[in-house]
Amino acid sequence: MDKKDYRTVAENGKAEPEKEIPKDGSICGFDSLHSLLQASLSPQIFQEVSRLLLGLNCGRALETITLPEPAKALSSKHDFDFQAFSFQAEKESLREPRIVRVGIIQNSIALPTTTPLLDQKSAIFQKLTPIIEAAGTSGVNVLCLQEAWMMPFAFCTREKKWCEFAEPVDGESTQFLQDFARKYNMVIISPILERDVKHGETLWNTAVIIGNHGNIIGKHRKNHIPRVGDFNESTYYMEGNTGHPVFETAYGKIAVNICYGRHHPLNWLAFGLNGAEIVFNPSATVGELSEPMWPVEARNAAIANSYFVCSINRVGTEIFPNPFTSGDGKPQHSDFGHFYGSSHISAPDASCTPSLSRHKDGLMISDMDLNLSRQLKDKWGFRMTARYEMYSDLLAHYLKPDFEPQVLSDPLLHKN
Ligand SMILES: NC(=O)NCCC(=O)O
Repeated sequence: MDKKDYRTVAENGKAEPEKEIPKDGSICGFDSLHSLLQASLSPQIFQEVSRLLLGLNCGRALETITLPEPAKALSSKHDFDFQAFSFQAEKESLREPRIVRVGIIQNSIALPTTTPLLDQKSAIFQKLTPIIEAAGTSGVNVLCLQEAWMMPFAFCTREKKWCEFAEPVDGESTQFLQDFARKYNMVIISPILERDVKHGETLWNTAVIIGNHGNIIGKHRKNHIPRVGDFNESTYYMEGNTGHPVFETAYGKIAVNICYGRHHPLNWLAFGLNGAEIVFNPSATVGELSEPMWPVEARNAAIANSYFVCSINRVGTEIFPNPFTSGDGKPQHSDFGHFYGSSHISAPDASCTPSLSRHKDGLMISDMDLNLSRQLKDKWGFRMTARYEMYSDLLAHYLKPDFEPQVLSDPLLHKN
């Protein structure tokens, strides 16, 4: 795709000729909306557009972090997007800053879905190794991978053979990551398809929280399962039974809201009520379905709950051997569509990083001063003004079989 071609159209302001949507998942040949805007606008206008799109952190645009050369070399050699930013908080008189370095990884699968399952999994491990190494050598404290990172996102197919990818919480994916956790003193969040062997081999969509000593701190199971489009996930695993746990780690209190849970404001709220300072949202979602929602929901959750949100999405198009349909009238097809990456981090003060690439693997690193969370609670008072008792009463009432919605009709409406 010719980038210059698109810029010329924007500059002369003429009606755009019909262009083919790039098949590589790029945005008119650019990695992200941010890079498209940067290349298309004058520096002054770009600065103003960025301010409006990404907000300001403590009154300033987000600063970038200089990354270590060996980590940068890994990104060049293995061709993954590598970006790093720093969220500041105001200086306080009675508390030291609490700065945590967080990393999030997005990636495509490594081998076609027709190759033996074992090879597919090993190839993903191999592909992720340099990206995790880059995070480790950059001093990341808490690292999170994408939803079901150890397999293709085969839940569209409804074929049961993909269940073979499921692993116990202490299975080989956890063991693979435990080595990195120990090597780099890093907490790692590992979202997997879980097989609970002790409970009749049941399957769950689970995030395993590995402590910075390589220990397993705990797990959280996805609360809300999509039943939309090709997301036929309820064929594979059950609604989570772990509530809304917050994990107190060496680097702060973290929680995981897995993918579709991001459409549920009460899910976000519950992690906040339990004291989360950073909530990770490992996801797998496609452009046609959710792209306009993606930059909005996580950012809104960060604002409403006064915590940081780290949004992670897979990349690429995964093609499956047998075509499928999903009862939506669409012709049979063999892929979900394009997983659009675009991972990013949102802060409680409404500032946000630019997104990682829409079509390439990537590692986003961000320093965040967790003091910002309480500073925003003090400033906006969302917790204090929340009127939880009012909503608790409404919900209790709503759950009763004799619930009647509180609607006052205009009497004139029904007069005739
Ligand atoms: N993995 C998953 O829950 N995807 C659902 C689609 C979406 O929430 O955008």
